[in-house]
Amino acid sequence: MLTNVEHIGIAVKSLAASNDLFTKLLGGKPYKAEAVESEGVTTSFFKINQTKIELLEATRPDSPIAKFLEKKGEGIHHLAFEVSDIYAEIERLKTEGFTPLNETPRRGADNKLVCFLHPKETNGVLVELCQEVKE
Ligand SMILES: CC[C@H](C(=O)O)C(=O)SCCNC(=O)CCNC(=O)[C@H](O)C(C)(C)COP(=O)(O)OP(=O)(O)OC[C@H]1O[C@@H](n2cnc3c(N)ncnc32)[C@H](O)[C@@H]1OP(=O)(O)O
Ligand SMILES: [Co+2]
Repeated sequence: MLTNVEHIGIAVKSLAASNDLFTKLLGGKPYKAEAVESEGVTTSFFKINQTKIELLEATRPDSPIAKFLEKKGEGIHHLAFEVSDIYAEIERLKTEGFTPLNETPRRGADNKLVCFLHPKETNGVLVELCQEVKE
């Protein structure tokens, strides 16, 4: 099952500018910066107690973030939920009538396996499932 909100993904034009803004807003610097080539993004993560903010800047014009910024501008891009077994969760959601965008989980940022549900299936909210990768 989905156990908690793992992070809130926010699409931004400039990671540098938004890092400064969120450092002022949250009173602390990001704990990690990480590029995810497969998604055409570079990210930075802030932690507030158990919840994280993931800022995402596009590194390629065909990145989902570039398309989102073009269409909607900066703002909340997705909600990521933590799951303990992403494979089982994909199967469970399929039985509930959802169609995961990627049936095989892929490597995300911050040491996670991830999969996404289309916003059309989830009241307009892009949903990400994240499972911690145990090294
Ligand atoms: C994995 C690394 C990192 C991590 O946490 O580990 C990340 O989070 S990476 C995040 C970036 N990667 C993704 O978002 C992958 C999943 N997203 C997709 O596959 C696409 O973005 C998709 C399928 C959601 C939309 O792609 P499409 O090419 O169809 O874009 P359109 O602009 O044509 O959108 C179609 C339709 O959906 C609406 N839309 C698009 N994105 C969002 C969104 N983030 N939230 C809500 N709605 C969204 C868009 O407005 C269109 O609606 P319409 O009514 O037809 O105008
Ligand atoms: Co994310």
